[in-house]
Amino acid sequence: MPLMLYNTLTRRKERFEPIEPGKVRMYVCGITAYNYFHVGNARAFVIFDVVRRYLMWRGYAVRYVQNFTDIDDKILKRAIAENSTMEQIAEKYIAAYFEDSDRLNILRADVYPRATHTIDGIQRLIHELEQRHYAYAANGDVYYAVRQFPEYGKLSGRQLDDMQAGASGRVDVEEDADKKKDPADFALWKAAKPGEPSWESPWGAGRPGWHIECSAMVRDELGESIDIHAGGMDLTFPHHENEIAQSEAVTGKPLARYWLHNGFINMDGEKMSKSLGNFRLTRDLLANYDPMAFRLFVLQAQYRKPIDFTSDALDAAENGWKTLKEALQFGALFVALTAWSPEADVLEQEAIDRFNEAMDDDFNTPIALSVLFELAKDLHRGRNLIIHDQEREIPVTQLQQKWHTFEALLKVLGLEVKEPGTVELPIEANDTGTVGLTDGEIETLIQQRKEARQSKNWAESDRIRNELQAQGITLIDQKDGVTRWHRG
Ligand SMILES: Nc1ncnc2c1ncn2[C@@H]1O[C@H](COP(=O)(O)OP(=O)(O)OP(=O)(O)O)[C@@H](O)[C@H]1O
Ligand SMILES: [Zn+2]
Repeated sequence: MPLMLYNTLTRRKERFEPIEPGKVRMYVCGITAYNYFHVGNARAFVIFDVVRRYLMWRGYAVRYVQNFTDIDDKILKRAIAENSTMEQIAEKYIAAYFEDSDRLNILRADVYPRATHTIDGIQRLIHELEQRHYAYAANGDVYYAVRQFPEYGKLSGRQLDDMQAGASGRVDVEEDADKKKDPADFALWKAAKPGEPSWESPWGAGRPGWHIECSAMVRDELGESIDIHAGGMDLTFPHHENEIAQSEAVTGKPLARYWLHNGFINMDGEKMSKSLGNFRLTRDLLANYDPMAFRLFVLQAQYRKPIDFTSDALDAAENGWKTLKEALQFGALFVALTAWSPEADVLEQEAIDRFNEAMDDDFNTPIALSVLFELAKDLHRGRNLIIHDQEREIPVTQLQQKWHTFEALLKVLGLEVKEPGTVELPIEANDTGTVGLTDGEIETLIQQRKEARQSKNWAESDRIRNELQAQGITLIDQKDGVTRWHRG
């Protein structure tokens, strides 16, 4: 089945076909650097990280660009509140972005362009818009004349006549109203205000509007037409609508083939947002929850559906991750049990097909996860057979294969155990070709430990237990004095 994805532009699921075969150019609107990012923002970054990873898994070379808005009214306001400068505020929250997103195992973008580093590209674009009569200057500001662009509204499905520039709390302030020819026009360039950072330009000193930066950054980093442009649903209007108007008016080409928008994380039925104040910072959440549990929480819903932010749902995700993580760690047990056979590297095609089928259907991660939970269940069962029943007839190679498949698919969703030492036990192949200690060697060590205990040499007894533990061998001292052991 081909990859089908829902395109906001056409309002239907479409077959994914990149402009250049085998290559994907993808742009995601990033943070405005004036605060730590909240879990709603994190959903967008996690989900598009998964889209990217899945495209890579399907063999595409993905070039991934995500911007930082480092000049904005909100940043300036924050700088005043923190008695700092715009640059310092942006630097601080960009550094924090990397800390938090690294913990969430979000792959780093190929480039992180910033508005303040793209001033040339922005001015060039505004100049071209002006030449083509899509833009007009007014008292040091420059506005986009939306009525000049007949397709305005095609992404959001809004009609120009009943449009309110309402989304994202980024409505141009009243003082601009008398400079605009039409209330729906939006600012491309804003005249400098006293004490605010500004750049020289043909229209006087000033700074760029929000929407133009993304149009310029896409063009500078990825070219005139890209494959995927993504962000949260609130960005559909006005931000992405305006990006289309700016870019397509100049290039005459579609800015992006596919427009992907994620649903919100809601708090009590309302969009979590910085402006509304009903948010939970990702870094605060990660003080109590495993970052992978949060990824799981996000992936348990299809990415366009809303998610309610509740502690019950997070606790359930934490439990779910525990199950997956344990199954992942059994890999060490299967390695210890017998040498890794070459067949184990062959992935289990049936599970992969079901996983791919789910992901090909507009990234249906809940179904994809159900495949992973089934694999985890099989791995748990296999492990119990080995440990409790000392069962030797179980198909170890098959379990190894399952584990290998499981690990590979988890990675496609960015679910990985990051702390060192928790996945792989330090087990080395010995000269008999098996891995780790042989049964005979283990029995000998257990006998030595028994003797140490009998002569009350507890230090030696503990040393032997620890040595075995380091090899992945667990000892169980039974009431009858017999010591049983198992690997793992
Ligand atoms: N509650 C949410 N759920 C899912 N995605 C969100 C949510 N809030 C914001 N996003 C997305 O996060 C990304 C960063 O957005 P941005 O920095 O503008 O944050 P914001 O919280 O929406 O700001 P504000 O609340 O001030 O409007 C965007 O793609 C945006 O659509
Ligand atoms: Zn953008």
